[in-house]
Amino acid sequence: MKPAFDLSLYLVLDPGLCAGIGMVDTARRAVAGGATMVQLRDKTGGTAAMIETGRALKRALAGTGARLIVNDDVEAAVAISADGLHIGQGDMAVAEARARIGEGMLLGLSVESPALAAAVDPHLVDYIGAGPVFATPSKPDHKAPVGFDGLAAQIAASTVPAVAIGGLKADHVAHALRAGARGVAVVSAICGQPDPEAAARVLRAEIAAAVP
Ligand SMILES: Cc1ncc(COP(=O)(O)OP(=O)(O)O)c(N)n1
Ligand SMILES: Cc1nc(C(=O)O)sc1CCOP(=O)(O)O
Ligand SMILES: [Mg+2]
Repeated sequence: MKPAFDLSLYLVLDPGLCAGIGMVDTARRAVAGGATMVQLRDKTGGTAAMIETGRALKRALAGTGARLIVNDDVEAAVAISADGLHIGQGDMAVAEARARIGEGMLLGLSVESPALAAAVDPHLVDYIGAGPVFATPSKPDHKAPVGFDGLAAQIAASTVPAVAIGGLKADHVAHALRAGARGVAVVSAICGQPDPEAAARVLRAEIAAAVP
């Protein structure tokens, strides 16, 4: 059975930005501060490294209720029995990803336009990463920023829950939720912050204030 999931505060890890205390400790502290999902995103190391870090993350998150998602690497996601896989439009076919991970894992898909959001198959995809809301140095190859109106249009076009991504900080949380997002996905608002737990708490407080 697929794990239940809560998109409200979704941490996307970056090995460079997390270099100070490392990805595992960053994730542990962010979850202590209220992060509900953690994505292992590492474009540098290859599958073996993803599996090693993924296993350490899985141990660190065990019993917390936070979900562990693997970015791009379906082999690593399956090897560590992650809670889910996140792919982009160019990574692999959605049907192939679903076939490889099976029915028991979550599948997230990036969308960058209302047309792509409308094309998402809710039988195959559990959530969308919608954006980018703003330009961000955390993903130099990001698509054109869409702002909050563009975010709302993407979300309105889709039938699956959405998490907003791209340049989001605590001040943006209320806008993103008002646009229809179930939560915010962030890299630099937590990774590389001197105190990732405190950074997550600030985001969490904005979510609590925005949710009626
Ligand atoms: C939650 C979330 N949303 C969007 C993305 C971006 O995925 P993708 O377009 O495949 O780009 P890369 O992350 O692989 O560079 C994401 N990772 N997570
Ligand atoms: C991983 C990722 N995906 C994006 C997309 O638009 O699909 S933007 C992004 C990076 C977000 O980093 P930050 O919170 O530091 O801006
Ligand atoms: Mg990808």
